[in-house]
Amino acid sequence: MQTLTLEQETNPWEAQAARFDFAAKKLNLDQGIWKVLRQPTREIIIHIPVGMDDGSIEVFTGYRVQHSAARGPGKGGIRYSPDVSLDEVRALASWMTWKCAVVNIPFGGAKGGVICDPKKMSQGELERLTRRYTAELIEFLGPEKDVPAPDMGTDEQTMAWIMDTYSMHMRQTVNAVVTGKPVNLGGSRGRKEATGRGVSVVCDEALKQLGMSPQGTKVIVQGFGNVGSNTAKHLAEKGYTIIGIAEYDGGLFNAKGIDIAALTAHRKEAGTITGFRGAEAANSSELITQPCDILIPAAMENVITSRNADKLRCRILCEGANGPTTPIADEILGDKRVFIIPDILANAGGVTTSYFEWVQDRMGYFWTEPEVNQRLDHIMSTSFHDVIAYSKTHNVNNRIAAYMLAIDRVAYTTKQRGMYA
Ligand SMILES: NC(=O)C1=CN([C@@H]2O[C@H](COP(=O)(O)OP(=O)(O)OC[C@H]3O[C@@H](n4cnc5c(N)ncnc54)[C@H](O)[C@@H]3O)[C@@H](O)[C@H]2O)C=CC1
Ligand SMILES: O=C(O)CCC(=O)C(=O)O
Repeated sequence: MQTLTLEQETNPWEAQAARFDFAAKKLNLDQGIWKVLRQPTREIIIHIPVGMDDGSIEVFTGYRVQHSAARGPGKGGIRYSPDVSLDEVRALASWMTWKCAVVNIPFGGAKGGVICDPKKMSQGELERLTRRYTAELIEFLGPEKDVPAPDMGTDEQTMAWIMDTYSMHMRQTVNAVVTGKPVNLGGSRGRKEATGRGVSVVCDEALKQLGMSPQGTKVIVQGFGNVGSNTAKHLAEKGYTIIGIAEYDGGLFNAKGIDIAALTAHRKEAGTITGFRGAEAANSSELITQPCDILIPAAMENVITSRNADKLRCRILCEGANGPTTPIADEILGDKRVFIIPDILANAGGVTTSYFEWVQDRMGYFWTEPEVNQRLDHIMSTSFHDVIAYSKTHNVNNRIAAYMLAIDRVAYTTKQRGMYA
């Protein structure tokens, strides 16, 4: 793999491009298609004026990047965070293209982001920001064009505001313009928990692959937001032992297992996981290097780099977050024979249930939660085995196998459509 400087190592776009180039070379990808898929189709930058609660006006910078529409409308979340950058949103948009192709759903890839700190903004400020962001993007969004969803810092309420703003402009209710909405507005049952549920399904499959079982399998999860908390919940329900949870303001450790339902109740009341009596307080950055069977980064990018990869003591690394591991760290973990379940496979449960939501909205008929979950479990386990089979046939690691499988599918459609004429 190409050698990267430290600065490039933690640039998500460079990390994505390094994996893309490596996989494309292995595929012997046509040079022209390579050039087409290496860049996003469209990058939109907007500056969003928002009236703040104190009477001042603030201007926020936002992005929507559409990487590919070869296999269907753009699909991907919107992130509200102070760390958002164009390179990050570019990478996230490309990962959406590959992710949707890995699980074989008819979407391309897109992603959005706004540089802001949602933790420091009121609901009113967030609503005004979201509505103006949506209005600025109105001609680029739509059920057949580009369908946003929640990501870090955004939730069901954000999606409800986007749906309403889009619908006001269209003069009719268009619920299929976003997914991850509240169920009473056309959201899918199961979407809120879907990413974490999907992570638990690929963990099950990895254990079978390695001759292990959930009972006695020790797990550490980084991040207790949507993905982390639901992953922990589903794994605990299946009999895994969650021994550690790392959050930005502190971690928790209990060798006998943390009661996830009790921790969720504590977090709801206290607004933080810290102070929970059912575990010892632990240093978050040290937690991820503690011995465990499965480590699940489910918070953010670049948490596993050349600086700490050699210290990891897990058998399986299952990426709930997007881009938690840098390419250099991949090589180190490869030498340590860590079994990696790459992000574009591991966390695809969210977008898969988003696909179900879009389908249900468009037909106006809604499935029960067991129906949604059964379909999700089937796609996640089938996709896991597709990636493993690809890795064996092509003698590459799981991450490169996932990229190759995805690039192959997107390249095929791009070529068949003649998306360069
Ligand atoms: N929400 C979804 O359906 C999907 C999310 N993802 C990815 O999963 C990751 C997490 O997303 P969500 O759970 O939706 O976001 P979220 O905002 O609900 O949760 C993120 C959590 O990580 C914590 N966190 C932030 N910095 C941290 C640090 N340095 N150490 C430990 N914890 C930290 C936050 O406090 C928060 O609890 C992101 O990479 C996102 O792109 C991927 C697929 C789908
Ligand atoms: O549900 C979706 O459409 C996208 C979720 C997302 O942003 C992701 O998978 O990274």
